[in-house]
Amino acid sequence: MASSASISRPRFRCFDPTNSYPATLDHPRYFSSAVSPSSSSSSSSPRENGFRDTMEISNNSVPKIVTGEGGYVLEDVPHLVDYLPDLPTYPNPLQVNPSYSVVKQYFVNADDTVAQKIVVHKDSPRGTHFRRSGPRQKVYFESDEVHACIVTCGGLCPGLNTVIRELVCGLNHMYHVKRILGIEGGYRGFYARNTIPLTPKVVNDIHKRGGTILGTSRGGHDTSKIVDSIQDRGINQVYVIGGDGTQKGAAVIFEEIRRRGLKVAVAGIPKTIDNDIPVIDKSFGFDSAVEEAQRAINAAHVEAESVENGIGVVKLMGRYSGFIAMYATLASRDVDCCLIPESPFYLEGPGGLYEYIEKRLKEDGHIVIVIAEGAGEVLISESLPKDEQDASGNKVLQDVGLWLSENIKDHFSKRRKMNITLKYIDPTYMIRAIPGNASDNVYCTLLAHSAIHGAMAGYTGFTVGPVNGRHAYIPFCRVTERQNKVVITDRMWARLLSSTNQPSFLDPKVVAKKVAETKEEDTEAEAQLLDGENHIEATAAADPKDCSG
Ligand SMILES: Nc1ncnc2c1ncn2[C@@H]1O[C@H](COP(=O)(O)OP(=O)(O)O)[C@@H](O)[C@H]1O
Ligand SMILES: O=P(O)(O)OC[C@H]1O[C@](O)(COP(=O)(O)O)[C@@H](O)[C@@H]1O
Ligand SMILES: [Mg+2]
Repeated sequence: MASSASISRPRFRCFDPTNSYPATLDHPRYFSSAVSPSSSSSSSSPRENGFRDTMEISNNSVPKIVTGEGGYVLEDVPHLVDYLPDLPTYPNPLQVNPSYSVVKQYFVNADDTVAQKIVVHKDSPRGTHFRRSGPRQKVYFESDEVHACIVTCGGLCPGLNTVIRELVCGLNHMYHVKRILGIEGGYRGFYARNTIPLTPKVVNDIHKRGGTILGTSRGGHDTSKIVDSIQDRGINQVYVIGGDGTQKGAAVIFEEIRRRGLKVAVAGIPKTIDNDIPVIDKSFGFDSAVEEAQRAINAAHVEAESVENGIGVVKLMGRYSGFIAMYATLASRDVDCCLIPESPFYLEGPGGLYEYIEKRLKEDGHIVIVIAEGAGEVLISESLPKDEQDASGNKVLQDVGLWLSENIKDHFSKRRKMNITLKYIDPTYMIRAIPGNASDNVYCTLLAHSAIHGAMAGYTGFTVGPVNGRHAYIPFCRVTERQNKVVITDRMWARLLSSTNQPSFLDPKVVAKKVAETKEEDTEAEAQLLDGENHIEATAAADPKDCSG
C-alpha cells in the first residue's frame, strides 16, 4: 500500500541502473511484496555507480514498487541487474550518432515517470506512475553482442509488419545490431519452425502489406521448449508482438529466463485490434480498423436507404470489448444502433431492439445496426449453446451478426408481416488484413523504438505503450491482469447513445448497479484515454496492485 507522505523516513535515492547519475525521489520505499526491504538478498550487489545501499531488489519476480511523497507510486519494471548484478555497462552508441546526438535531452532522465492519472484534484494522491521509455545514457549490451529475435502471436492486426520493420531498422540503425531472427509461426515456431534472418533490406517495404511476414498462431506455448530454443540459439533480446494471451506467454518466458539466470531481455509490444489491453491509451491497428470499418458501414447504409424498410447489419470485431464498434459508429454517423458486449440488450417488448427498429423504419425508412462480435453473448448462447475454445483457450464465438439478422427477418417478416430487406455485412477479416494506416504506422515506430531502448538499457519483463500520450515501460502483470472494456457509465458511451438515439436497453436500477461496480472494481478503466478523459475519484488512491499472482 502507498505510504503516507507525512511519515518521516530516511531520504533514499532511487537507483536507475542505466544512467550514470543517481535519481532522487523523496522517501521512496523500494520493496517487493514478498520480500521485506531489509531481507532482500540482492541489496548488497555491487552497482557500477556505487549506490548499492540505496535500494533493495527482490530476487523474486514480484512487483517493483517505489513509493514517494504525496501518494506517489512507481510501478517499475524488472531489470537484468535484479538477478545478474555484475553486468558491465557501455555508453549508448546514440551518443555519437549524428542524428540523435544533436537532439537536446535525447536521453531520458532517470527520474522521469509517467502518471497514469492526469486529471487530479487539489488533494488527490499523486497515484500510479510507470517508468518513462526512451534511450538511456548507458546500455547493457554491446552492439555486436546482441542477438535479437522477433515473434508475432495471436490474431492478425493492421501494423504488425510495421512493428517488425521498425524493430529491425531501429536495432540496426540506432544500435548497429546485425543479428536479428524472425521466429516463424508464433510461439510454437521457437521449437517447431525455421527462423528467418531479418535485415533492413528484407523488411524494407513490408509495412505496405497486411498480416505478418513471420506468420502467427494460437496455442503452442511450451515455455521450457521456447526458452531452450532461446538459450540454444544464443538469443539475448526477445521481442514479442501480441495481445493479452501473448503478453501472458511473454511473462512466463521472462520468469523462466530469470529462473535460469540468463542475460536475455524480454520486451512485449501490445497488439490487439480489439483495443482490449488495459493501461495503454490504445493499441496499434485500432485506428486503421475503425477507418476501414467505415467502408462496410457506408455500404450497409447505401443498401439500406435504397430500398423500402431497408435494414443494414454490420458485424465488427470485438470479442469482449466493443471499442471498434463504438468508435466506428461515432465516426460514421450513419449508424442508428450500436451493440457491444459491455452493454446487454434485449429484442422483444418495450424498450427492446425490435421496437426501436420498427420506429426507425417508420420514421426514416431504413436502419443501420453495428454489432460487435461478442455482443449479445447471453442471448445467443441461450438459443444456440456452444462451448468451444480455440487453441489459446479463447472462447469461439457464434456468428452474432448472422443470428441477429435471422431473428430480425423472422420477427418482421413472419410475425409483424412487414416487407423488409436486410443485408448483412461481415467485413471482420477484411478489416483485420489491411496494412496499418498512416497514424498507426507512426505509432508502430514509437512502440518499436521504445522496446529497443528498453531492452538495450537492460530492462526486461515489460510491455511498451503510451500512457496519457507518453510512452512508458509497464510490467507485464499490469497489462494481463484484466481486459480493457468500454465503460458504459462513461461519457463516451453517453455520446454514442446521444449520437444514434438508440435506447440504452438498461433500466435505471441496472445503471446504478453498473456505476457502483465500476467504482469498486474498475477505477482504472475510467482512466483509459481514448476520449481524452480521465476520471479521478476519491477511491483512486495510490494503491499499487500486487499482480504477482
Ligand atoms: N496464460 C497463458 N500463458 C502462456 N501462454 C499463453 C497464455 N495465454 C495465451 N498464451 C499464448 O499466447 C499466444 C497468443 O494468444 P492468443 O490468445 O491466441 O492471442 P492474443 O495474444 O492476440 O490474445 C498463443 O500462442 C497462446 O498459446
Ligand atoms: O478467427 P481467429 O483468428 O481466431 O480470430 C478471431 C478473434 O481475433 C480477434 O480479431 C483478435 O483477438 P486476439 O487479440 O486475441 O488475437 C478477435 O476480435 C476475434 O474474436
Ligand atoms: Mg486476446
